[in-house]
Amino acid sequence: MNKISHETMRESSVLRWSALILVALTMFFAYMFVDVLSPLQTLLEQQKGWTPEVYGTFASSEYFLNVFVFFLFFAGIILDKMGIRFTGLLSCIIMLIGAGIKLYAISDWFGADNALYDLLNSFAVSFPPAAKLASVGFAIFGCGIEMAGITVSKTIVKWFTGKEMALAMGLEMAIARLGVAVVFWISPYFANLGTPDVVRPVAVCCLLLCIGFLTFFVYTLMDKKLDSQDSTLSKELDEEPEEGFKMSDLGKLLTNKVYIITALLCVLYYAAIFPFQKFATSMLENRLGLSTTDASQLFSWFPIGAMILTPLLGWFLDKKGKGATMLIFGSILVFVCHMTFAIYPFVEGDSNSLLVAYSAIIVLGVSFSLVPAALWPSIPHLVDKTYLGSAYSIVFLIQNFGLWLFPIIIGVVLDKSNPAEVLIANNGVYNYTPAMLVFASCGIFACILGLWLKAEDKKHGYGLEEPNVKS
Ligand SMILES: C[C@H](N)C(=O)N[C@@H](CCCCN)C(=O)O
Repeated sequence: MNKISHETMRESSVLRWSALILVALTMFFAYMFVDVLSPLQTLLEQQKGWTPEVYGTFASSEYFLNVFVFFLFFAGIILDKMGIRFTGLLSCIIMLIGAGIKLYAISDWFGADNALYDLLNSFAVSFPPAAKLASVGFAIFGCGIEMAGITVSKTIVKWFTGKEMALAMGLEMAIARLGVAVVFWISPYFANLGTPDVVRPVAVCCLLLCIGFLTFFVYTLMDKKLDSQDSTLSKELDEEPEEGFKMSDLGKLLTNKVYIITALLCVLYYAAIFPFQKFATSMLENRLGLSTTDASQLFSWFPIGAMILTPLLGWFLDKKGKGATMLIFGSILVFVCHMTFAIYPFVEGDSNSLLVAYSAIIVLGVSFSLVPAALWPSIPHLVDKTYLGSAYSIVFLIQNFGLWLFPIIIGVVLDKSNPAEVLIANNGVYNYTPAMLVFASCGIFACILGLWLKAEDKKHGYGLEEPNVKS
């Protein structure tokens, strides 16, 4: 009788973790690109005339096609039908196209006497043509990065199920957070290398995206080998091939109460994070009277904190569980941070004020470790793995709606709460309190959903509070 070998590449920890590092690097460079302009809001306003409202609309454009053209919905189906290699490479190409358009839009090559410029200048004139085209590019890029995000999640489940899955997801997110921290340092640096210019950092991040494409390409070679090992093993064990995704699975997802609660928690929680990230540098400049570089560096402790803690909390979840509890605590902490920035009487140049600001940013970093470390590994507990890609994509879709809406809301709140005459009276310093109260309210609602999720888990035993690693 033939001896059946149960060993595949995923049983080798070196290969498993190498696969993770390769896909995580793709996300590292992608996350750098997402936030390359975030520390430069003030420079964009001074150089390009992008008001907070224009900037907010531009920031939200990243999610526009995902939400309104349902791109993420199709991305999930493509992922479940076409697999990880095809979807991952496609997502990288889409990111590169979108990034290229955004770079062109803000460059000097795109200016008056260009037919496209004139066309974009012929309507909604308060929204500069460069911002319009940059938004188009960012929206295309957004399709790519979100598609890459669900692909990477499915990749991790593929290699780490029954192993260190939460740790792996935590590490992947930690590497992405490092990308954000790095860009909050290098973006103002490149922008101020010589005459201040927003184009330089964007060009650098476009080049880095190409490296991300290459690392994913190398990963596809490993993925192909693993698939062939898996199919040989299934034949040897005489297993039925897995059924693929069916349209009826969507109905199952959308009527799965606990999955929907998780998706709503996700949208509210992330609405208080990523949109805040777009305004944080400017908020710190205005609330504490800091320079762009100092504000940006202060804020970078948020992704750094999240980067350190997310893998540790992922490890904790693998070993001890308590996922639903982590979601609740994370939501409370996001509320605490945003309330601090909303109501604390910060004084320019005061060391106590700086201490409070640093503490609030660290608290936000802790929160942003607790929730992502627990949220993403909880999805495989709630749905069947044949439509896991779609399950991730629908959560992303709902979340993207919030990520699209909130920068616009915050931009409008900022403009309305700072009318021109008040702004002049305040020497151009923006009042951020109403905007921060909007962010804080998201934390409260997310916390309520976390409590509901925990109660449902207790009633039906989804295993959200259980460890992932089965000993
Ligand atoms: C914005 C994006 N849709 C998102 O939710 N990103 C998550 C990570 C999702 C899991 C990736 N494997 C984040 O916390 O950055």
